[in-house]
Order: sequence, then structure tokens, then C-alpha cells
Amino acid sequence: MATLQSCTGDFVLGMDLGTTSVKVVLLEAQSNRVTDSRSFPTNSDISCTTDTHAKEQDPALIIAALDQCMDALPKDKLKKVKCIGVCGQMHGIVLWKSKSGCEWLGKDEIIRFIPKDVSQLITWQDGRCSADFLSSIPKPDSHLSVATGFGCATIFWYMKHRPEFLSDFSDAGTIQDYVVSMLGGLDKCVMTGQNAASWGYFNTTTNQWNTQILKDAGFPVHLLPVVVESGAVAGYTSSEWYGIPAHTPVGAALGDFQCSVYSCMTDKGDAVLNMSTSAQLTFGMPAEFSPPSSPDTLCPVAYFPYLHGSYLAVAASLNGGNVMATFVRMLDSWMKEFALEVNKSRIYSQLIQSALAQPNTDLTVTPTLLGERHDPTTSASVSQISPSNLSLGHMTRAVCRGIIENLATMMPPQSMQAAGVRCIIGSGSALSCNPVLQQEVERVFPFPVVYGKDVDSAVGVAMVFNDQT
Ligand SMILES: Nc1ncnc2c1ncn2[C@@H]1O[C@H](COP(=O)(O)OP(=O)(O)O)[C@@H](O)[C@H]1O
Ligand SMILES: O=C(CO)[C@@H](O)[C@H](O)[C@H](O)[C@H](O)COP(=O)(O)O
Repeated sequence: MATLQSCTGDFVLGMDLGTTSVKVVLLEAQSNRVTDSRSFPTNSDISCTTDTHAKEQDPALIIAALDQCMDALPKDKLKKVKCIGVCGQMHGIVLWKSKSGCEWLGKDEIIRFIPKDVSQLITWQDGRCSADFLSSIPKPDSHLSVATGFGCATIFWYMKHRPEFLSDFSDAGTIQDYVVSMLGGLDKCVMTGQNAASWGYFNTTTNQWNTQILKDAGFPVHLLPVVVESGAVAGYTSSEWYGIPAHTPVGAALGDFQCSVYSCMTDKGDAVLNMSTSAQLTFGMPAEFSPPSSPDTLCPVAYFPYLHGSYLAVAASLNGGNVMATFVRMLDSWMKEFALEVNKSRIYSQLIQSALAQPNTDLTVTPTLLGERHDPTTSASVSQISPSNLSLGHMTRAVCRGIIENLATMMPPQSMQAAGVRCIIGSGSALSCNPVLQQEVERVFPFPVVYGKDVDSAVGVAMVFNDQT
């Protein structure tokens, strides 16, 4: 596998293909400082009328948001990029035809690609694999269980319900693997253990897919990506791209949650609370830790591969910033019924302002709109309602409190203390843009809390590849 030792250039480009937005940063290699960052929402959700559990996104719109970001970065600096690091939403799957997954276009001196023979992205929020369905597929040889929204579970679902869909494609990966494949002109998708673990049927100890188990079940194993080390180079840009020279190294894609950790964890006693569309509370396991041999499906804490063979203990909640976003969408649609049009960011700022003026509430919101992987059938609820606690401030405070308390239920502060945690680092834009969530973190957890910025995963992936050179 190629290395980065001999790369010259002044900047590393970091990219995070998130569930809600795409973020890019330019990291100055010498100082390890971010000089420029851009973020654009993808607005890529596809509404599926036939299956309400389906959660899909349009890759063309994700790449359009990436184009907006790239177009807004300083052109002189892009010419001096020495390496590209990519991360993004884990677990999900997109399929494509390996020879024609994109088309390259050149206009006004800008060379870019657009998706061509590519499926929709079936995301980590997808709920089409029911508990019954999941119990009908083989048991994995892994310490990680398989949940709905995981790439391999989604392939099993298509095998049963729409096998002809799969035969249209020769390659598959997460959306971040797709981007790496297109930039590098790869014939076969490569994937790091971080993303492979998020698909299920991957043994993190041997760093291999459960190929025999999958073959025995008739699974199309030719769709499985080739696994490489986290931190490895996947290939080199096959063309100039937004001024970045051809032949620039592209790192194999990493998970967004591991990259958010890399951007800010400096000490063994640090835990990281990342909140974007979803939320993860995590801390590093000792170097000698090895995971159990089989999964505990009822445990809210999982052990995900990080770097150099180490693991992160993580409470990965499906209910983070998306809960606030759903609340905002609900208010927006109610107001539209009254023929009122209020800008979404105005709704966020009013909610936050109202909740800051309401520091406490007895209203209780259980925020688990999407269930949780260890408890998929749980749903959200509002309780302890009284005539005096129905203001916007009470409701927003209760939503934010519920999101944080749910995380504390999944990873209790006592267990964090016992593991040596002394400080929480807050990251992700849902947290950095919302002081009410910040107050609730500080109230619920008995640790000092410090905050990062809103583009942390993009910074983290740039740092990973800068540290290799
Ligand atoms: N104007 C805003 N004020 C506060 N929070 C916001 C605002 N807009 C979006 N958010 C929060 O940010 C979340 C999305 O964060 P983002 O970093 O874009 O996610 P991802 O990395 O998953 O793409 C939303 O789910 C919402 O909770
Ligand atoms: O579920 C996990 C890890 O198991 C998540 O932490 C993982 O980061 C996924 O990428 C997210 O669910 C999606 O990330 P984001 O778009 O919410 O930032």
C-alpha cells in the first residue's frame, strides 16, 4: 500500500460527508492549523412513499454540496494540496458500476465529477430491516452485532425483496468510500476497518469480512470492498480536481466519529461527546484491550476500531441533533398550515433563546424517535405535562435535556469515572450551535466540559493524514 512519506505541498484537504451537511477544511501542513473551512447542507433526503421505514439520500445532491464547498475554497491554496482525507456518515451503503460510477466535467477551468451509474445512498437511519428480518440472517463472527441501516443488512434485505436491484451494480461502499473511489479512479472500492466494522459481518481482530458465513448464505461477496488499514492511502487523484493536481494521494475513507475524536482527544482522561445529526459519547480503551468474541445486542456501549489496533468505547445514539431538527420541522409545518413562513435558522434561534430563559422544567421528553440499536422498538414520548409547562421554552429545554439524559443512560457517568474519564470534549455543530444542549451536558455529567468547533470530523481526517507525512 502506498505511503505519504514523500509528499510535498502546503495543505491537507479534509472532507466530512455528513448526514445533514458536507464540510471541508484546509489544514496548513506545517502549523497543523485550519486556514479555511466551508460547510453546505446537502438537502439530499429522498422521501419514499412505498416504505416509510426507508431512509435514503441522493448521492448527486451530496456531491453537489461537496462542489459548493470546493468552489468556495481559495483556488491558490487548492493548487498546493498535498493529500486528501475523506470521512463521513458510517453504516450506510451506496452501490455503483465500477467503470462508470461518475462522469468528469470541465467548465470555466473547474474540473469536477458528477455521479453516473450509482444507487441512492441507504443511510444509517434506514429502518427497513425489522427485528424478525435481522433474526433470520446469519449470526456474524464479530463482537459487533448487525442492526438495521448497516450495509450488509441492507444487502441481505435487497437479496430477499429486490434481488434484481443488486445485479445492476459491481461495487459498493459508504458514501465516503464512493468519493475516494471516484477521485482515485479505483477499479475496486477499498474500505478501512473503521467503515467495514460499521457494515456488520466484519471481524475487527482479523481485519477480515466473514466471507465464508456470507458466501454460505448466498450473499454477493463480490460487492464487499477490499479492506485496508485505517490511515492508508487508497490511491491518487486520476485527474485535476478543483485545482488540486492530478496524482495527489487520497486517503482511504475513515469514519466521521473516529475523526471527530482525533480532532480533539489529547489525553487518556478525555471523553468526547460529538453531536451532529446523531450523537456519540466515547472514550479510548487501553492499548491492550481486545473486544469480546461475540456481540451483546442489549448493551448500549459498543467497541469500535480506532487507529493502530486500538478501540473506542462508544454509546452511539441514533437520536442527536436530528431530534432538534425534527422538532424544528414540526413547528415549520404547523406554521405553514397557518400560512406563516419562518426561516428555519430563525426557528432554531428562537427555540434556543426561549429555552435559555427557562433554565429548568418538569416536562419530560424521551427523545428516542428512531429507537436505539440496543432497543430498536423504543419510541419517543412527552410526559409530566401540566398547564404551566407548555411554553416553547419548557418544551425546548425538555427536548435538549432528554437528548443528553438519553446519552447518560447509555453511558452512565459512574462508568465513565470508573474508566478514568476526567473531562468531556464537546464536538459537532449541533452542540457548538446550541448553548441549551451545552448547559444540559454540563448539568448531567460531573466533568468539566470544553468545546471544539463545528467542523471537527473534517479537521480530524486532515490531521490523521498530516500526521502521516
Ligand atoms: N441554525 C441552527 N442552530 C442550531 N442547531 C442547528 C442549526 N441548524 C442545524 N442545527 C443542528 O445541526 C444538526 C446537523 O449538524 P451537521 O454537523 O450538519 O450534521 P452532520 O455532520 O450529520 O451532517 C441538525 O440535526 C441540528 O440539530
Ligand atoms: O453509529 C455510529 C457509530 O456506531 C455513528 O457514530 C457514526 O458516526 C455515523 O457515522 C453517524 O450515525 C452519522 O454521522 P453524523 O452524520 O450524524 O455525523
